[in-house]
Amino acid sequence: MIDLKGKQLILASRSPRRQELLKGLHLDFEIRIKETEEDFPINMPANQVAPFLSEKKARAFESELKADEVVLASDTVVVLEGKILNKPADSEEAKQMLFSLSGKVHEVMTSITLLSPLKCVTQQDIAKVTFKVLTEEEINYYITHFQPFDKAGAYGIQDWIGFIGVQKLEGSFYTVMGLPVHLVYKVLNEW
Ligand SMILES: Cc1cn([C@H]2C[C@H](O)[C@@H](COP(=O)(O)OP(=O)(O)OP(=O)(O)O)O2)c(=O)[nH]c1=O
Repeated sequence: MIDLKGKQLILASRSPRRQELLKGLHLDFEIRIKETEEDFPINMPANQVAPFLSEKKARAFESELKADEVVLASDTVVVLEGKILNKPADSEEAKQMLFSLSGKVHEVMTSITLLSPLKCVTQQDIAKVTFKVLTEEEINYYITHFQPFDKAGAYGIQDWIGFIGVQKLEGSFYTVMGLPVHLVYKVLNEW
């Protein structure tokens, strides 16, 4: 249970997964979307990118937030051997990404930012995912039947490829899916 003490929570995300996951916290919130350019300094260390972008997404609301409003924004990056895998532009790139993740361990970093007119808190959670060796047939089947294009690293742990491919998960499933709900709960309770 979270007592928002009269504050209005705004989820700044068009991601249906984030909207579903936040509902799981049993809170009232509204969704407000603002276009934010998801670019970051070229030589920024990989583990600073999600916090940078979640804060950028939240700060886009800064000038219009009312005193009783708190905005929640989030960002997820997939990091393989120190390199960031973004959302794939097309099937070819999705295929390359899934081949590169196959049989390896990668990290999923999801950051949340909670911002009100008086306060800004950003926190990141990191999960480690081990994928089995994926066959070309499995990768093609996934890309054909599912929509990997709106997902960092070209996969959804909650989709078919996650069911068959994830051998080991160290950390929160929800962090991989796009919202570390345990962190949202913690930060809001400390608010
Ligand atoms: C790794 C992984 C990512 N994803 C998704 C979560 C995020 O929606 C997306 C990463 O892109 P983000 O840029 O973090 O978020 P977004 O553009 O989808 O949504 P918004 O900025 O409006 O909040 O990848 C999954 O759904 N499952 C997974 O297993």
